[in-house]
Amino acid sequence: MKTLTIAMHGVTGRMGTNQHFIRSILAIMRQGGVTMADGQTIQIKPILLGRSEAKLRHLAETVATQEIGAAVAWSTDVDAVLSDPGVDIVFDASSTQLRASIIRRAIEHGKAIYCEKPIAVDVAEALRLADECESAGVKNGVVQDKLWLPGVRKLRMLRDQGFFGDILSVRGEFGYWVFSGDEPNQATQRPSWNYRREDGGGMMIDMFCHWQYLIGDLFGPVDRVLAHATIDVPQRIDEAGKPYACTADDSAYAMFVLENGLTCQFNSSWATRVRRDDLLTVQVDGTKGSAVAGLRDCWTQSLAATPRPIWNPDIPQPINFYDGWQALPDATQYDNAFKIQWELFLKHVADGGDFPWSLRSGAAGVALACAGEQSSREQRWVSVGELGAQ
Ligand SMILES: NC(=O)C1=CN([C@@H]2O[C@H](COP(=O)(O)OP(=O)(O)OC[C@H]3O[C@@H](n4cnc5c(N)ncnc54)[C@H](OP(=O)(O)O)[C@@H]3O)[C@@H](O)[C@H]2O)C=CC1
Ligand SMILES: O=C1CO[C@H](CO)[C@@H](O)[C@@H]1O
Repeated sequence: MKTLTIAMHGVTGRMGTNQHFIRSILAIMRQGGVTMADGQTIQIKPILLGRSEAKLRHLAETVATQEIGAAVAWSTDVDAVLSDPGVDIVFDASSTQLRASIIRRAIEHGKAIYCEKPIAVDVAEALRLADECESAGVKNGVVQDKLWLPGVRKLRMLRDQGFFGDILSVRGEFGYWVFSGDEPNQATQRPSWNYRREDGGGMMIDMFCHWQYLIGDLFGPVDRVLAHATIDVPQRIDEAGKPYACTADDSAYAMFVLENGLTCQFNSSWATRVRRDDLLTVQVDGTKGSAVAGLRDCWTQSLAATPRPIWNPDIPQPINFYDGWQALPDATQYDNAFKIQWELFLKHVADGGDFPWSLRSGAAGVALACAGEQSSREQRWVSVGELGAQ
């Protein structure tokens, strides 16, 4: 048995608490650790880190006790924990702006590093962080959770089985309505920093990082992007109830052309009302069949089941287009996507198991976001190669 001690910074945030601490780390502890290829078990010991004693104490004592029947360690002395020789892994899910400083302090102390995306808001900094990790020889990884969404796993299975024939195009629709905080009795659902560019916010820096690895994994590397981004809601209300000016894009419309010539269009918006199957849907059209994946489900339509519609607005539409799609059954029990990636990272640290989702690959995500921003600013196609991250 091997025990890995994980310093978790940013654990008091939305992602840190829910996806990483409760649904990944505590869930792994509850299941008794992670089993490695040689049959040994990796046990984990988290130390929660942050600036708010009250929030940390609540998570480490109340929440952990509810979930696993015991409290875990916590501290507000970030430097002391990061330099503690007993700590094996430093994890960061704090605000994007703090990421580089936490990563660098972890490198200095020779820790393995795992962190949320984006790793930085500009490519040069993202590449420097990847370089520094590699020169120091520390194991490193970035969260790329969408790869393990059940809907995405089903799409991957269809691709591997040759269901699509030749893939002709891909269309992603992402987003939902985020209340501005101004509407009576409707609190906003997302932290205000997301709508301030100066605080690391913005649709492209948030979501293009995901689109980069998702498209790369399923369909091939992106060659170039044409994007147009807008600030749809110019003023929102912050956590203190004060109005603030929105300086970050909350919608981004993009075409990605891949190195293999395939076109993927992705619409991403915090100012849209959902009338589709899920908050993210990815439609793949191929010569032999099409599929639409949501977060969990995936629907297919084969060539043989494809309807033959006739354009006639003078009569009610005779075809219910949803009827021609078939939901795929679950092929397995789908665990939480963040937890699956955590288990792979723990194995990578413990026994060198494969982990290609490094800071270098996180930098490629930042590069696509920056290419999108540049395309929108300059109103032109931007090749990802221009940013030097691929
Ligand atoms: N993979 C994914 O699907 C997603 C990833 N993310 C990424 O995760 C990160 C966090 O996002 P999210 O959880 O939504 O953000 P939150 O605003 O909910 O959490 C921010 C965290 O950072 C901490 N923090 C903020 N400012 C400071 C500071 N000055 N000093 C110390 N700690 C600070 C907060 O601590 P405190 O509680 O004390 O304020 C909190 O722990 C972002 O980088 C984001 O891009 C976000 C959403 C989804
Ligand atoms: O991946 C993501 C999914 O959606 C979140 C919001 O709901 C985003 O902030 C995030 O980065």
